[in-house]
Amino acid sequence: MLVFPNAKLNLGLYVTQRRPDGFHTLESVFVPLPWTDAFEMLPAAPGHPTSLTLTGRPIPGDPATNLCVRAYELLQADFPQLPPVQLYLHKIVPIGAGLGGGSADAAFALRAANDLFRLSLSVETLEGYARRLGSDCAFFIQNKPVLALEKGDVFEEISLNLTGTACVVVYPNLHISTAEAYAHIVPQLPQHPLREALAQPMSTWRNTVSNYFETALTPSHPVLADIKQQMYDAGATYASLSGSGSALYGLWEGGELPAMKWPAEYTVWQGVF
Ligand SMILES: C[C@](O)(CO)[C@H](O)COP(=O)(O)OP(=O)(O)OC[C@H]1O[C@@H](n2ccc(N)nc2=O)[C@H](O)[C@@H]1O
Ligand SMILES: Nc1ncnc2c1ncn2[C@@H]1O[C@H](COP(=O)(O)OP(=O)(O)OP(=O)(O)O)[C@@H](O)[C@H]1O
Repeated sequence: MLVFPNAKLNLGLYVTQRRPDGFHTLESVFVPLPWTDAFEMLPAAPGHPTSLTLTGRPIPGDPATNLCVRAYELLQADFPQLPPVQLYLHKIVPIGAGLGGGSADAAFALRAANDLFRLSLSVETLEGYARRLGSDCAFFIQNKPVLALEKGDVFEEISLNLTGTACVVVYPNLHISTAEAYAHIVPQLPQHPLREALAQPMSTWRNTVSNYFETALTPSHPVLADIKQQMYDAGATYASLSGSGSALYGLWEGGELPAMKWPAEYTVWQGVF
């Protein structure tokens, strides 16, 4: 079974409280971004254990602890009938970018196992497994725009239509660890509640929708402000850091992609929603 785990963008991201377990509550709108890895799951040849073959962008860490392996093992612990599998992951989405790439791989591994081995698990059950793998992971089970609350793993419906909006995502080749980024944040409630702010025209978002990580990280990484300014100079309707960075995105409401040049070491995705 071949699937294409996509990235996500955060429209607004407010860290509102520190929780007793060390995690934080947040308020953010998650949007699927059609920038994808490729992931395949097949039953292993008889007598062979579960294996993972990695190609594309290098992933730090032991492949045995890769999130897609951990996702499959989590299911195997509850469904012993699941056989060893051969996994292939071609990594394209930048890592440490705030694009949720690893979380998407894990969620798509759960979904692929559910479909391939006909486990008939409900969306709620799959989201439960996903939550155990990472805060961003549950979003990718339903993979539609939502208002995310609590640890970013509890969702409310939101009506948001970006169809026809042009989008450029720029990863300045700067790995920002999520845990380290959270350590820089002082939690506080947003000035403009996100649901109401996003219901207004996109041209107003620049003044009402923000990402606390951007404010916290920009002093030590001025390149983030430079990229955002370049997007506004190129006529973006709205631009922001995604998640805990370091990727930034710009949105052009008219649907026309801007002509922009970026340094060769940056990774850039562009498309129209
Ligand atoms: C910044 C976001 O991408 C916004 O969508 C997410 O909150 C990050 O989610 P994630 O990468 O899935 O994060 P996890 O793997 O669950 O946690 C990594 C680390 O980030 C911090 N963390 C994460 C989520 C959260 N709600 N509060 C936190 O404080 C914790 O220090 C945790 O040890
Ligand atoms: N399939 C995977 N893809 C990417 N990273 C993975 C994967 N499996 C495990 N990891 C580990 O997760 C780390 C990346 O997590 P991190 O939260 O820093 O980045 P991110 O997923 O891009 O960010 P975010 O979740 O905030 O959008 C990597 O250093 C890597 O060790």
